[in-house]
Amino acid sequence: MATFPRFIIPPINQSNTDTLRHKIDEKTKPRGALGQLETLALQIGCIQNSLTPQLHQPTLIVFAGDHGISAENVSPYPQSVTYQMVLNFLAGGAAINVFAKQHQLDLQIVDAGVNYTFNTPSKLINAKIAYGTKNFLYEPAMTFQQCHLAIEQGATIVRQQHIQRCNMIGFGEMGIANTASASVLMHLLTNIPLIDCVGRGTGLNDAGLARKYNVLQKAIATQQMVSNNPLQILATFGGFEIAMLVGAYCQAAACGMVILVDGFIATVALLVAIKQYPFLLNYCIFSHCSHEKGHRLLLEYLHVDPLLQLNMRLGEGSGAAIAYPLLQSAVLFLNEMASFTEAKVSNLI
Ligand SMILES: O=C(O)c1ccc[n+]([C@@H]2O[C@H](COP(=O)([O-])O)[C@@H](O)[C@H]2O)c1
Ligand SMILES: Cc1cc2nc[nH]c2cc1C
Repeated sequence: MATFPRFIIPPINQSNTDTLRHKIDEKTKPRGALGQLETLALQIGCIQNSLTPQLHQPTLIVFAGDHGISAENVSPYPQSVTYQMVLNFLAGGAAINVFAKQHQLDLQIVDAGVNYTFNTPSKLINAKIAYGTKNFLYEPAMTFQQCHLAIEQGATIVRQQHIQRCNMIGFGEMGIANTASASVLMHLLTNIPLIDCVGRGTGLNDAGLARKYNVLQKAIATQQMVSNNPLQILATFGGFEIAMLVGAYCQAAACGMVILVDGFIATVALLVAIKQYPFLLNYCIFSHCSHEKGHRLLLEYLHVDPLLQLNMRLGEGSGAAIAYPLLQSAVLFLNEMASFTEAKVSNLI
């Protein structure tokens, strides 16, 4: 039977909540005037169990993998774009390179299961499980062993970052057709109707969207998924990059890191992990609401407020990267703003 790898993810320590709230309220501003930045400061302080939280070695990890379901034309782009974009990441030419550089985020690229043999040596982290998943219209995307291994690999990669003093981590993904996979996972794990979980991905037209929906409906019927075991659902319909993200989230929370969540696929991977470890949600900050159809509903399902709404639908960690400065602002105001007493400003009457 499919058992989920074990992580110890405690609820975040709430013992400092009142003191943090008081510290925030004592800053020289009308009470609550920094809005969601105040919620962020409180959450980061609680995750780090500190009144003076710090963000060290902020890092983004992009996991890439290919999907057998791409053979069913569920994406307007060919599968080869996955490896070509990995090469683009390595060459520094993608959006995530530009934004990571802008905000001085360390960027790591992982081959979780791309259908291509990359030249070694390179900066690419090689964690390849296989040359893409199987086509889940006909058979499970991966074996339980592969799924397990991918989760463990994701965890190992995060553990290495933690050893290097990273305490703020964001995750991205790259994989042609992975919105198809993510839509099915979302549907099966939330019971939200499939039609509301399936979107245009990289830009399907109406006919393409209808085809994608029909393929996914047929795949769900064929695989006869009766269990609600998250590992079984992940192995049947997931991707290697999605499974690695699952392990990465679990390990990041187990290490007490601040986790920055990207778009639709990244949030679906988090959903898988949260089904197993519900306290994981407390460690997560939601960067943005993607334009991909299911994302808003998924964020509502999780009862979370994303920081940004820019109609982005790129993935590759881009939303996490551009939201990062808001985390910096939250930590900075908490640590550096004067209090009413320090600045001799009159407080509430
Ligand atoms: O993150 C998102 O919200 C998002 C929404 C739509 C597409 N994507 C990216 O586009 C690819 C998947 O789209 P598709 O159409 O090939 O399934 C994959 O590489 C994702 O990173 C990402
Ligand atoms: C060009 C391209 C870049 C991407 N980055 C993440 N997903 C992507 C999908 C495509 C098609």
